[in-house]
Amino acid sequence: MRVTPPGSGVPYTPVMHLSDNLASTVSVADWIRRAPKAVLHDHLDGGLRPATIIELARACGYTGLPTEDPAELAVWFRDAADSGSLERYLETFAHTCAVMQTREALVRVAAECAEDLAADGVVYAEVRYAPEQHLAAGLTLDEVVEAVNEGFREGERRTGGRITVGTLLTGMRHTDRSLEIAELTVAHRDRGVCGFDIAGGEIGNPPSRHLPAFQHLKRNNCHFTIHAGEAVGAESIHEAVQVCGAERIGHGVRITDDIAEDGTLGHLAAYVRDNRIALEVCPTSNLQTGAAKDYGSHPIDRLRRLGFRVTLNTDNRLVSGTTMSEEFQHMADAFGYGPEVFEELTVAAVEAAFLPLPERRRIVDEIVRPGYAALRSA
Ligand SMILES: O=c1[nH]cnc2c1ncn2[C@H]1C[C@H](O)[C@@H](CO)O1
Ligand SMILES: [Zn+2]
Repeated sequence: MRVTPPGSGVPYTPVMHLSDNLASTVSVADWIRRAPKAVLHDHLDGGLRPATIIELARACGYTGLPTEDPAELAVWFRDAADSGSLERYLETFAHTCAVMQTREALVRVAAECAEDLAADGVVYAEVRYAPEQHLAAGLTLDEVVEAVNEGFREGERRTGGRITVGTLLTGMRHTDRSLEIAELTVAHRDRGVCGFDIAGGEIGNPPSRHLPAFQHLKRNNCHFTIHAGEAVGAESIHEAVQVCGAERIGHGVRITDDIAEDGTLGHLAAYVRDNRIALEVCPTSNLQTGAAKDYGSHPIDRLRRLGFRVTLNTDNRLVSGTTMSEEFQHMADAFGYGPEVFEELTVAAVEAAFLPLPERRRIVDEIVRPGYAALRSA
């Protein structure tokens, strides 16, 4: 059976043999890869192809890479990031940002990002990056945004329109350019940019430091999310939601600080759940930074069962050595999730997307629901 999402002109080919009881690892991996997915939390500078990093490093004369073998480089990133600390996890981005300083490099990395996500079955993606980290070779902030947008449009074309990609512009918590990046977001909205984010080391850099940026976004009716509750507990989420006004939370897993063992929610947790504030959960990244111990004890399942609007994400495909399919697989292994739960998580992600409501509905009704229905009936 082939489902053609109206408007895209591209046939969506679902898996033909679905094992609902997850009996066979091979068929499970196969249907997971083909299942339509949406990712809201994926960093452009955390997801480069290793071979591309090496080629770009040669082209720009960057000599700091730990190895010039693509397979070894992939392992190096994952191992270096597997440190138990967010600060050390973030150190690895010096290498990727070093090779993302020219227009050509940014176009290429963005185009490949769209291709890689689409090959993994992602139909909708919001990819974030910090424009201020790509100015070293003389690009302006506007030129950075234009280059990344050009790359994503090129990547969408190469995939025949199988994926739609929007971007989030990230302000870094430890610098003082967040208002400028918020202004950049407003200036480029509706032209490839769909929102704003704050990222970087959480300890010592509360989101309230960037209040002028959030106020500017609010005044201009612009969407934003904030990384919070990853390295710092519920107080960081409280600031992000109640002081800054975040619509979604990057990670947010430490909301469990405000949930009693018997499942009773504190006032903050209840507010987040009851207002349907989406949590952009990234299990593998959380294991690396020490925000969770292992997949089996990761709070995602508990939060989902308690009714939180939970979404599943990659965070950094290269740095965390993952893909959306692998995150699905980890959840299938840890919690026995099958197509019903993955459909729920995917719909939750599209519903929380920084897209106009009719567009969200179109993706859910014409791509996600038919894709999963076809998986089930195959
Ligand atoms: O999970 C994260 N938490 C905080 N900051 C992060 C995370 N993943 C990536 N970053 C940082 C490093 C990147 O250079 C920056 C922009 O994508 O965002
Ligand atoms: Zn992140």
